Amino acid sequence: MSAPIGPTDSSRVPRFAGPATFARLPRLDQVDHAGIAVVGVPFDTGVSYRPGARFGPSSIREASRLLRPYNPGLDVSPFAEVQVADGGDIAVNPFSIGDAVETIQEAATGFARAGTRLVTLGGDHTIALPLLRALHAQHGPIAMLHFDAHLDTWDTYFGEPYTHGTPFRRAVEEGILDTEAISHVGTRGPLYGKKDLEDDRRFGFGIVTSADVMRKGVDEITDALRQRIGNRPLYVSVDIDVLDPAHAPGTGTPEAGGLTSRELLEILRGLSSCNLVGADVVEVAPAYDHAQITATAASHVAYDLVSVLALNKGA
Ligand SMILES: N=C(N)NCCCC(=O)O
Ligand SMILES: [Zn+2]
Ligand SMILES: [Zn+2]
Repeated sequence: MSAPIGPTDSSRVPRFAGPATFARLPRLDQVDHAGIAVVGVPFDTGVSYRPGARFGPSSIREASRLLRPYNPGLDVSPFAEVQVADGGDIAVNPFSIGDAVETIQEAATGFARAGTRLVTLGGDHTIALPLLRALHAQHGPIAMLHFDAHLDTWDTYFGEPYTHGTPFRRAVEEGILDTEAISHVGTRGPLYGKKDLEDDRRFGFGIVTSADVMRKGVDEITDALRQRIGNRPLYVSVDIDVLDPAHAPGTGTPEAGGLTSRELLEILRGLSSCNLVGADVVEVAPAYDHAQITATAASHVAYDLVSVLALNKGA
């Protein structure tokens, strides 16, 4: 098999020239087959507060122009290991959440059947449910690490079951997740009541709060998470609001007291031996961003997730 087509060489074509694909990678239609695709889902009809995550994918792609091909944090050149391509955006209906959820599931199922693993750029957190459904059909129950200020295991908003605050309650109800190995990381902030935590525990989630990360440190936290996951198929969902608003102001439901981007990236790198089967980076809303702070963080998160997938060729 021929070597993967890599990103446009920034020493020949300035990185600020031309249309933005993720990390200046080829588009999916420019390669025979991609083992990994970065795909956008410009959908934000599921939000409960500030809208704008529909512009997340394009803002992350813009910020990703500066990424370079070698990842020293993981000692890997991800784009040389596997063909990685930008799969463009899934064209979702902004006026119907149900229709959008179906479209996302169909598109993700198509990628799974083609043997292409996804790092999905949201979009609001609603999109995690159809992405998980598609992976469940392929792998059975999935272990999950959910990086987020919020639990996202609430029941409904205004009677609506598919929203950005409810995807993981639906996923547990549908039997999609391996409830022996699911955990929130970076949780913090006010809740509606103590019952939120009781419900969440009943569903099987472990919680590593943002204060836990500060007190115990990244290595101890990551060891414990790795042990819980073992070699189960793992999905990683990163809501960018897991970061402190100082590190990610451009998001719809910011909460004070979050992780630093350094902590988040180090925890993700600590998952390099795990059997990662898919990941998302959601809730980037560039209208509230400044100087691409959030989009830059999200582009690095996506890059490290692609790197972990590239290291785990055994999928
Ligand atoms: N998934 C995110 N970002 N936020 C959920 C917030 C739900 C609420 O309005 O209480
Ligand atoms: Zn959140
Ligand atoms: Zn969320």
